[in-house]
Amino acid sequence: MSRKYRAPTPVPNAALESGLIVGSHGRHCVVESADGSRRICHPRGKKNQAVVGDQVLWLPAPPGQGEEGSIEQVQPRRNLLYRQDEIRTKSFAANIDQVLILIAAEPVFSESQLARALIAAEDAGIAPIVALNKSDLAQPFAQAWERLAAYRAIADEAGQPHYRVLGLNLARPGAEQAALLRDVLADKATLVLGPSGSGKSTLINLLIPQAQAATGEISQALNSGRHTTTTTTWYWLDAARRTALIDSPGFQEFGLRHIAPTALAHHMPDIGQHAQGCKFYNCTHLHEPGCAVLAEVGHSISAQRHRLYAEFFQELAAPVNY
Ligand SMILES: Nc1nc2c(ncn2[C@@H]2O[C@H](COP(=O)(O)OP(=O)(O)OP(=O)(O)O)[C@@H](O)[C@H]2O)c(=O)[nH]1
Ligand SMILES: [Zn+2]
Repeated sequence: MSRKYRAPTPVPNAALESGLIVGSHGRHCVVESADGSRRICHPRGKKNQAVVGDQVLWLPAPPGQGEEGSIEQVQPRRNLLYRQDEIRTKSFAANIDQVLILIAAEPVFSESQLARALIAAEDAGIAPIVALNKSDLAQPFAQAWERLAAYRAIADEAGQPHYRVLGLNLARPGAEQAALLRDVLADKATLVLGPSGSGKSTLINLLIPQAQAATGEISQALNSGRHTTTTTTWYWLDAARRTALIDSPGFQEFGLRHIAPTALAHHMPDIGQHAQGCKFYNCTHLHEPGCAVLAEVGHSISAQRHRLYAEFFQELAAPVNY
């Protein structure tokens, strides 16, 4: 049974308050005020669909109508991220500074999934960090690290690595690793993304031991009587509320469908770097004569990376079947 709820009738001239969306359960949101207090708010109308990370203007319920508020306006976003399943693409987080893509030595990660996450982050203008967990599993870790060679090698014009790639051992995090994680995450809002088994829960529990308790109460209130358990949560890591981790359980893949196929090369820097040299300005880098990208395949562009490019290009160019 789903909760039927209507936003409370606005009180004339009531003062709008600003807040941050720190939890989202379907259309119902948890809004945090500057003083740290939290309450459930409901969007007024379809237009005000807020996602975690949104800055909003909200109205408290009129006297006698309970504690829950209404979201009146979503402030302009710096960026918006989409998640995707077979049926649809849906926005789920906004105003994120970076994405931590957590993969592991075991289970063996999908390079396609990794490449997609990097493209989506690039498209949204969000810095991605790739973290390979389970460095204690020496042999599989070495193999997985090798599979990341193409990603570690991508550099900008100044020779700086384009992607930050880290090795982690979240099961036994030493002092050095704790310092590294603190440094990577400090003063930023980081969305954690990773396939099942990579160590996402281990990471969240390590960094936010109180995670369960902090969100339990409001989450319970929101989820009572609801089928959906997909909830995105914004956790503060520090008392000053400057460093945040965003967890979206079950989130394994970004949506790419909103990206134009012609923008793809631009979002795969090892490929895009060469696109300027193509004979045709609208080269797809798939089969054209005089293609500077194809000329590099097997040299500075790995054959596997070009295969992924071709696969994504076809996918994005295909008509969408609903
Ligand atoms: N060997 C080793 N195992 C680890 C490490 N980090 C996590 N694990 C284990 O890997 C398994 C999966 O970790 P989780 O944190 O549950 O992974 P998850 O990504 O949350 O997976 P789901 O719950 O399926 O989404 C658990 O058995 C962890 O104890 C590590 O650094 N080394
Ligand atoms: Zn080309």
